[in-house]
Amino acid sequence: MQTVRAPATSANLGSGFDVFGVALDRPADVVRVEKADRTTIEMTGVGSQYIPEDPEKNVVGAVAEALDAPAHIQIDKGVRPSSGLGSSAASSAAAAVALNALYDRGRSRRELVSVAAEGEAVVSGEAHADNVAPALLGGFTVARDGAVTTVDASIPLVACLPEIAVSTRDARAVVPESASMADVVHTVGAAATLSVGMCRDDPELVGTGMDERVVTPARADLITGYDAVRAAALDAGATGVTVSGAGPAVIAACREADQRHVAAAMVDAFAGVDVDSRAYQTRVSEGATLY
Ligand SMILES: Nc1ncnc2c1ncn2[C@@H]1O[C@H](COP(=O)(O)OP(=O)(O)O)[C@@H](O)[C@H]1O
Ligand SMILES: N[C@@H](CCOP(=O)(O)O)C(=O)O
Repeated sequence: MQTVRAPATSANLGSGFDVFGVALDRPADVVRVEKADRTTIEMTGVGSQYIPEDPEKNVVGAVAEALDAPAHIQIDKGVRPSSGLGSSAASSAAAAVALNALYDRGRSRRELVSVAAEGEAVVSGEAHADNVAPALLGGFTVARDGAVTTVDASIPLVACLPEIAVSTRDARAVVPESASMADVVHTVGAAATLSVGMCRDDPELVGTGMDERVVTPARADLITGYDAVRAAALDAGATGVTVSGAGPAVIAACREADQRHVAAAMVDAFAGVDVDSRAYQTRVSEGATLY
């Protein structure tokens, strides 16, 4: 038997649509695997009642197939599905590490990124690596053209998850097909600023670099209360606020000293529009851990 904990992740960070991702220190999924003749899946934990146990429909089924590693797979969900916090990626990454160890496949963490991305294709139709890369490798990750660059950053973050469901598939449908040159230039500047901020562990630069004008406004419209939550977080000291992944979670960068205030302000602002939410006071952290 092998057991792996894989963390929630936040993709995009505004300016890095489909490219940037960070591992969060909480919440996380825990996956246990045992060798079997065919793959079976058992789900427990947050939102597990909504996730299919059929290996054809659960992301870990595709991961087991990609590694030719049939197993009984128990998934204890800590990351709520359809959260914008890389729920499916946490399971995919944990299963990839666990099955690689169980069957002694000898794949490196970097090699497992494309394996875990096969799981993402099951739910979003495309094999995105922007969540599975940080879930496997930890830190801040830049995933493009099949290559991944990582930075071991440690930035305080608040991830506020409202009781609203937004599926990644639906949120991709609202992404505009084109952008003006002015918006492209703005996004490049923001992405570069954010990357420098990660290299320097500077929450001010990271927050400033979250600003993005093309994808984020379209997705913010799917999140009840987004503008009020963003304004409240900035008022409480957040250095930047954006949609986490495809939403509905909203992520704020901040200094350590402001983290509690930012978390409270975001929950209160969602409550102001009659939406219950939960704030995770978290930070950029490690990737999947094999026990
Ligand atoms: N092991 C799994 N964990 C989470 N979601 C899964 C899993 N397997 C399949 N899914 C499906 O994936 C979808 C959630 O994925 P996604 O929208 O990408 O979530 P998130 O935004 O948190 O990353 C749901 O439809 C869920 O049923
Ligand atoms: N780049 C993807 C990331 C989706 O992240 P998730 O946590 O919502 O699954 C996108 O923006 O569609």
